[in-house]
Amino acid sequence: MTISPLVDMTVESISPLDEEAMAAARARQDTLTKPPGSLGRLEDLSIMLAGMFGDPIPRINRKSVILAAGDHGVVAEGVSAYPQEVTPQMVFNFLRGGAGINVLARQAGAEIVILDAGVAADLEPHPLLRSVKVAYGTANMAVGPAMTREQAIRCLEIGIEAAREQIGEGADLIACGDMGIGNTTASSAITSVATGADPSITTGRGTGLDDPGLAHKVEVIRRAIEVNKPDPRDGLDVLTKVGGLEIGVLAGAMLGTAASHRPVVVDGFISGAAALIAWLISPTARDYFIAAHQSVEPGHRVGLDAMGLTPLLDMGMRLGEGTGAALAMHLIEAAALCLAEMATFAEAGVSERSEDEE
Ligand SMILES: O=C(O)c1ccc[n+]([C@@H]2O[C@H](COP(=O)([O-])O)[C@@H](O)[C@H]2O)c1
Ligand SMILES: Cc1cc2nc[nH]c2cc1C
Repeated sequence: MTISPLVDMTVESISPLDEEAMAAARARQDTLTKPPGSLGRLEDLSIMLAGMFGDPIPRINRKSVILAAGDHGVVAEGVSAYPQEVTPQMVFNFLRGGAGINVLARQAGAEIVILDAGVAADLEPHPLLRSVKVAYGTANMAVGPAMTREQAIRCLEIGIEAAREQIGEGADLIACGDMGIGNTTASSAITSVATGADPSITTGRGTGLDDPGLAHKVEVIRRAIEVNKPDPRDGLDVLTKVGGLEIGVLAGAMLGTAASHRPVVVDGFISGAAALIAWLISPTARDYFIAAHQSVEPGHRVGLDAMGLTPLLDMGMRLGEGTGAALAMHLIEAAALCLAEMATFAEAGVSERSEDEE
């Protein structure tokens, strides 16, 4: 399917993991000073990283969080516990360095790239803010498509460009984060369409809806899918009809990172929905996704299961912003460092497993 020259070119450059690099990394793991397999999932992760980088000893130098903000017209239906003005207010908090992601990215040594993909208000210019506003929020998906096909393509392109720029500047681990009041409604709709799961299974409380609020949200999502009839095989159509501007940018960033043979750290439910869009557009891109954590939102697991991804952490988190991804960066870096820096049995003069203990 052709989307646009940039998206098509990006999708065409996404290749499967490098099997040779993975075999070399696997072999090296078995020479390191530990019983084989004793570093568990850290070993598996290091081998995946080798496959992504196309390097038996991948090194992570710089890290970036691509944090995209956007508003959602569907908030007119009363689907969030918070008012829409929280989206620009939190963007200011990101710019001042006081949000959860600022703290966790600082701790992880990751840079944050803040993009206004579609906040409904005009934001004051700021040196740290990228104003790439595709629209002043999406339209209400409960009555018609969230955006135009052209807007959805523009979002993908902005994300691809942001990822390419970060990787061009030396980043080799990209995390995705989101901010957008109402975006769990879009994410549940995407997850239901992409996986076929009923909205009652993919919908949660978001920022904190009560029981009647949750029941109403499920009905709004049902209506959005019924009205728009997105084609589940067409990621661009799903993004256009029931997606979000920040979700489109994140899906683009995921495609752009995969095309550059670097890992994408997928944060929580909203990033997971963006990953579903990227996966529908390019099934191979999935090989470059690392699921950071298991969000409290019930639809998150449904989406990750469909893609065959197992999250690294389960911390009971549901903040978004890339916070779970920033935490997972520590583990991903640990995996790469163990593979690169542990001594081998030969180097350290440590005896290998006894022959007769088979
Ligand atoms: O990442 C998650 O798993 C997650 C789960 C629930 C809520 N959020 C955040 O909360 C906001 C959306 O919640 P809501 O209730 O307004 O749809 C948005 O800014 C998200 O980053 C994030
Ligand atoms: C305060 C607040 C911070 C957030 N960060 C991401 N989503 C959010 C939603 C709210 C309401």
